[in-house]
Amino acid sequence: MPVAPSASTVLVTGASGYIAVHVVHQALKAGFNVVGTVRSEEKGRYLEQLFAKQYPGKFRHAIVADIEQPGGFDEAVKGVQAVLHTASPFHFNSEGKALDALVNPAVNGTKSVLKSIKDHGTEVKRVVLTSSFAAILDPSNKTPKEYTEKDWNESSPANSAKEGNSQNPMDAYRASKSMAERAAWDFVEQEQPQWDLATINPPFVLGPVLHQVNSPDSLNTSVASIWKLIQGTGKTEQDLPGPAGCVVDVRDVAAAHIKALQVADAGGERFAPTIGQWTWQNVVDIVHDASWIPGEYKDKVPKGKRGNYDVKQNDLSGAKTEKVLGVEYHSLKSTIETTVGSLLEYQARDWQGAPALPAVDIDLPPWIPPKQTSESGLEWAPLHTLDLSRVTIEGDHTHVPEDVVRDVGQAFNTIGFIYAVDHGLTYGELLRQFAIGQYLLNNVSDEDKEKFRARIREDGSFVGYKQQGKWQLDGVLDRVEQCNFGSKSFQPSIASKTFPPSVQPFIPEILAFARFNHAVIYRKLLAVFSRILDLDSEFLWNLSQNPEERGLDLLRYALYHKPSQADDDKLGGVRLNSHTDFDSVSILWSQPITSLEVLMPDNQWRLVKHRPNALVINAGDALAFVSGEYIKATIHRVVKPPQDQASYPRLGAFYFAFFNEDTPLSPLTQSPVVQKALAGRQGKPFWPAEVPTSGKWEQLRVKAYGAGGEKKGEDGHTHEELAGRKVTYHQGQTVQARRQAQVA
Ligand SMILES: O=C(O)CCC(=O)C(=O)O
Ligand SMILES: [Fe+2]
Repeated sequence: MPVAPSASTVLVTGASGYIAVHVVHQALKAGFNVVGTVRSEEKGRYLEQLFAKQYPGKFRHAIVADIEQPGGFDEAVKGVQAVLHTASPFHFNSEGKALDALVNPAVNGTKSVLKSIKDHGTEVKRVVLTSSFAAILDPSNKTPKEYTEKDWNESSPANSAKEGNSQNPMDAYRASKSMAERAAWDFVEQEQPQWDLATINPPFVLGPVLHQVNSPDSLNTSVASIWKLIQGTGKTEQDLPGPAGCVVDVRDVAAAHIKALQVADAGGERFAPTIGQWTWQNVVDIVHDASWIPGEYKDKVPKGKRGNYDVKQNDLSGAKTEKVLGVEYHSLKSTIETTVGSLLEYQARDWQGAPALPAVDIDLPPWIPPKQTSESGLEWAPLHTLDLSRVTIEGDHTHVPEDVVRDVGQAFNTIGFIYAVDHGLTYGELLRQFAIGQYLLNNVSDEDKEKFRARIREDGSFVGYKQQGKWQLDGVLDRVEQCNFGSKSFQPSIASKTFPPSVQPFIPEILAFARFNHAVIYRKLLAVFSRILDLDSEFLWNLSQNPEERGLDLLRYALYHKPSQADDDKLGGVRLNSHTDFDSVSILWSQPITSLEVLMPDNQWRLVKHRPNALVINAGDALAFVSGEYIKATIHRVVKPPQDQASYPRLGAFYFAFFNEDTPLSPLTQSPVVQKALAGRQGKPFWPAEVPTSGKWEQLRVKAYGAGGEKKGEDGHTHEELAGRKVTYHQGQTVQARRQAQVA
């Protein structure tokens, strides 16, 4: 019987630390409710935000400002069934104060927490203490020695007793770990509490970072060693073959903590999770082998002489943790790559906010946003910005302030594109989606992309993979690769057949993103559009509900590869032909490569400037039709980026939202705004023949796109007739011409 049944509540002390955040995460994953103690509100809020979306209502924080204060945990331990005690007192600058500043606080702190648990944690069944290899490794032993959990560091505590405050800080640190753990075992023996104890004794811990780090200077020491390495300020050539100790992945340390709660036999035991000894040469080999780590970092990392060195160093056996707790270790490769990946991702976020909480334990290279262009003289489209937090959903009703209706209405009646900000996703969550997109396009084999291809011509559907070269424009084949998820393709029976096995584990995260786009962003935008048409704010939303049953929404991850010079020249730098979107609303997640151009009311192409974590929103045909074209479906295209971005692949994430498939696309004449828009037609029918539904229109447009059915008209643009209406693929001016014109 598990000692702490799932769904019970566990307390994690020091919950904001590097290891502790992973402990909290895995406790939540295992089904526990978690209370985490932290030192400040700010740290508490960070954690609440980190866990809120995946584990709503399952995590809360409690403040314990000073863990050395006797009775400090009296309140926190009430009502919990287990305690994971990871907090340890931390003191800078203990030089000359080894005993007062390091050893005593560690010992007293441990005792006082255990006393709180004994006196007030009446429901607690088990306590798991985060100890350390430092409590096992005895520096007075001859090196090399293979250690196990049976060993104790005896000499550091003995030195502490002899040397007191003058003990050297490294040895004092080891003494503090050894003595604090010893104090815990002694407490259990003497006090006979109602719970039993297990300890986790990891060596050097690396792996992904989840905790709050606001600058590289505040990284914890172990992770900082990898940061320094990739900055060129860490280990040097000479250090590489030398002993580096034993290592373990932070995810495995966390797993050991959780298993130690669940496995009955873990009570009264110590566990040293580790994959054993390593050298810095192993680390640099992994860094240089990782194709996804950018050259600018690799160039700073010493190379040494590749291979394994037989170093005389102490080893630690991780076998007991595998055997008793059933922990399966991550490889050193995974540990190092995820550490580097995290660090590059934190840097991409400017060390602000939080990373996305991964839902699956599969290593994903981070997406590193390309540098923004510094080319001057680009003509940017002057787009209005909508603050989405001002549109509020309360139950069945969405509230749109009047000035939003006015300003957005104006923007969509003229330019047809806007930015939207404050949508509710963090930048970390967005970077995760781009990392998933990058994986879908870079790490899925060509065979799988072909096998799971979208049936564009046959079914008029984009769902699945679209490889390069499926469209042609003036005889030039496209260089755009896509992976598209349809809202209905998320149904498990369909998803399992529509996407490759390697994509399946990510589908829950992709689905959550799709749902957020639909149920929050699209819903708010539809409320704004409804109000612009002077309809009830839920009017258009009512045409769009249950997308997973009746919808046509597409979530697209696309990768634009660089065409050959000859192809680029032939099309004047156009990489995705000018078009209107055929959906209701397009949500483009802003990305840094400057390529999206909008045809402005003055018939000039202007570029959309990147804004990190903003949305670029435009209306598609379906919304234009139902609004009697009061709302504009604006023509746009994708062109060659400026020279300083020429070498980057362009990754994008797009959500194309539709009315339900059976929605007829006839103008909504109950709207006075639509009536007015139609007045100019002097009775000419909007649809000359049968009114297409949303589904029909999508099918016609998808089949026709890039199939070459269009004809050049007298106006110089190409046109094609679909459902009796003329669709224009506007040619406009070429990119080159516009830039030249602008320089002159
Ligand atoms: O790549 C972009 O920025 C826009 C893509 C686009 O317009 C589309 O896929 O409809
Ligand atoms: Fe588009």
